[in-house]
Amino acid sequence: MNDLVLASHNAKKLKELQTLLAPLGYRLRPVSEFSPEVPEETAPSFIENALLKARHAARVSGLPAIADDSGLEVEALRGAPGVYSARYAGEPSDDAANNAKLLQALAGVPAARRGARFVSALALLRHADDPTPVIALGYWPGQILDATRGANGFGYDPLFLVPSLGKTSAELTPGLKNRISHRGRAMRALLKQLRERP
Ligand SMILES: O=c1nc[nH]c2c1ncn2[C@H]1C[C@H](O)[C@@H](COP(=O)(O)OP(=O)(O)OP(=O)(O)O)O1
Ligand SMILES: [Mg+2]
Repeated sequence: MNDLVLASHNAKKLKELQTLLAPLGYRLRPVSEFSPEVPEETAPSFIENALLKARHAARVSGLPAIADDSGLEVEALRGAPGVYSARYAGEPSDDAANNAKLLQALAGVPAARRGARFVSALALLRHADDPTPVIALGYWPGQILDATRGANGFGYDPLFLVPSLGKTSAELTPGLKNRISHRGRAMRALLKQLRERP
């Protein structure tokens, strides 16, 4: 299983996952090589959305496929934007608009009540009808700042403070982000399951 299709149209996400998988000898190919179609992310959970994206990619490619469905859950917003993170400010997805909307939603909320976490759900299917997909979750706790900082990464990275480092996720090198992020953690958990699978 060396060629793996990534069910994502997000180039930054592809880069992160490619870096995580390269040492294991996997080559990640974007689903756009096979089809321009983007399945609607209609499910209420990250896991189900990851599964439906991976299943679609496996179907159009005829190859094993992996998907990440991820998002930001903010305590003061009772878990929003959650599975709606990519389209928080509407469609098409726009990182700057999403960040602006988040700042507005948290206006006046003090630092002590700005806790949040990133969530990543990964789903790996050997083929479109795989009855035993491998699923893994990863979390990354932090805090939402009141202004953006940093230029690395994507999405909500410039607003996401990693308290132990005093830096936003957008101020981290790609290598450090992958070592501690929700996506890095989910990938290590997924690989552990693959190793342990009978
Ligand atoms: O490490 C991250 N750093 C910052 N923001 C992040 C991260 N991880 C997820 N996020 C945000 C971006 C987007 O607003 C949503 C993911 O939405 P999600 O549907 O999984 O990804 P997407 O639409 O960008 O690409 P695709 O579905 O084609 O894989 O959460
Ligand atoms: Mg998406």
